[in-house]
Amino acid sequence: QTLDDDKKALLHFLSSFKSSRLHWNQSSDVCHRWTGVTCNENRDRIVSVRLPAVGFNGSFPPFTISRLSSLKFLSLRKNHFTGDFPSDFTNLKSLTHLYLQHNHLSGPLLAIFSELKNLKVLDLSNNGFNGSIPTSLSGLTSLQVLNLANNSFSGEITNLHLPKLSQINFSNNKLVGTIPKSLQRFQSSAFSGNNLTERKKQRKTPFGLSQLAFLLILSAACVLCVSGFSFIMITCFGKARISGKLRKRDSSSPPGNWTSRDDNTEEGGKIIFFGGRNHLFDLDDLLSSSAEVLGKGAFGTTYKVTMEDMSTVVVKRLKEVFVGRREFEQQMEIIGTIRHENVAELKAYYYSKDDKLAVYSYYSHGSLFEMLHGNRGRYHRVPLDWDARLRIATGAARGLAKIHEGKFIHGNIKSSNIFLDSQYYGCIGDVGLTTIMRSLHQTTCLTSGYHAPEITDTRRSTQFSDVYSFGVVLLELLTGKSPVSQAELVPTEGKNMDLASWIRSVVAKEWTGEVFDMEILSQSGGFEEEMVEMLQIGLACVALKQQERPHIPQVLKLIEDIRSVDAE
Ligand SMILES: Nc1ncnc2c1ncn2[C@@H]1O[C@H](COP(=O)(O)OP(=O)(O)OP(=O)(O)O)[C@@H](O)[C@H]1O
Repeated sequence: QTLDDDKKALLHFLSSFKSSRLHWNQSSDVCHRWTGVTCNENRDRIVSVRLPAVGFNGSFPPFTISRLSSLKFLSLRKNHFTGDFPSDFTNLKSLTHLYLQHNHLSGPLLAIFSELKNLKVLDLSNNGFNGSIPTSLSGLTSLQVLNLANNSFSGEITNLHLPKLSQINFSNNKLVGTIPKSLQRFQSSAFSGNNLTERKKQRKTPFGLSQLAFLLILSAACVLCVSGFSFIMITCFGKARISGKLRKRDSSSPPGNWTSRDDNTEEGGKIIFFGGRNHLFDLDDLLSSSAEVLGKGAFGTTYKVTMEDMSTVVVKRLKEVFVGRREFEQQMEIIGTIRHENVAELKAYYYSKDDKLAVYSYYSHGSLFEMLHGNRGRYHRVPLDWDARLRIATGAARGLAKIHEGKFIHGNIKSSNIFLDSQYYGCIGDVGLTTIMRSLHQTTCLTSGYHAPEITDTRRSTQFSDVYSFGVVLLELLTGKSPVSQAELVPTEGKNMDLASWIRSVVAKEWTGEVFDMEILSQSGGFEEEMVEMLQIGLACVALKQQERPHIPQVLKLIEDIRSVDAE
């Protein structure tokens, strides 16, 4: 079989749908020019077809897609497919990812699945499938993710033996009986919205002890540990710490909150840690550790500090703090309550007459700004691929949603304040600083290129203006262009434009493809569809009228709907 056979099969598939928004030019290069199609390295077979939400309507034309025998990745989610699960998909022996969620497929699942031995991800959620969940799913020995949520599956769930399965979702079906033993390791939310009965079972504890015996032993061990630890603390550190700057936790302060905050009038100030953490350092440790300047921003100088035990933190020495001690503390207290994996953690702060410090966790992968714009054009640059960009956008949207959920405003969303965690999810940094650094009547930071148009007059950030700035970050991710450097933008009709205006003008002329970063386009993957979806989200966020912008939870949902990066 050749690339030409694959091409004919796809054209045959497309010709069965009159109303789709897709157009493939028969004479153009399949591997480079066909939207949503990717070839293997030798460019002699098609390995991936991603056509989400292109308006396919009707049943699957038989023996079209199924002729692509080298296909590994198939995404046809969010279309309007009807009818049964296509039985000829058994031919797709190389398939590893199958996404058919959000269609109108129905009928029972046939026992074909055992044939798809390489399948890792199967998402058939949000369709109208019924009948029982076939036992033949056990044949999918490579399966890691199985999503059958929001269908009409009924009957009992059979014992499925899927050793590699790490995510499952059977919620919102009509399943009855109990959760079989082989699936009890998954959270109960994966089975919610069914008629399943709770199975009362004697919980086994480690070492096979009864629960009561285990609890008794555990409590005894805890009592011993706590008394031993207190004894060591009292004898070794009792005096030494009082003379230091670190205030220990006051027993009257609420658990998991702040360290004690007695009204301190010392000129030297005090470092305050968030409770529940190990206070591995005090101010002297911090100041005597080796520090490296990471940069100077609008709020002061940022240092990377490596402690004696080689742990690393970021210390911001804040300049021009406009609020008094009380407000500073209150603000920090608020920031300290925000705990989320996509929000940079504020570990401690310090306030004295001369110095105001904020201590954050350090992100060794650096900021999105560095990743996108650092070393461009140089040979040792590692380009940021589309999957990473999608993950960054997803993480950052989750972080901002968490901030907005608490009715807070960030006020300075930009790529140098978005950091990458070890898995390349974006994390929001510098939370709360805008409020401390500006007076309450001027809570904004005008970083050109990112700020919403209304802020020029109001000088006040809002959740709407945060969404605007987040939209600019999405456009930055898609184009690879820096919003702060206008030199990168092609002047249109003689006018110098900011990134958002430039993209609006290019898209209006239907040159959408022209805006995308060449670094992504040169990556084989056929992600144009996903990029166009992200572009639409970015443009919605940078709407000139603030009421027309979506709220961040909606933005997050739209980004997650492009592709669930967690599952893949
Ligand atoms: N927690 C962190 N982990 C890793 N790098 C960081 C961290 N915080 C800041 N940086 C990096 O340190 C540098 C200086 O940051 P700083 O916040 O002072 O300035 P900025 O982000 O450029 O501007 P602004 O003050 O407006 O936020 C930036 O390159 C930033 O990405």
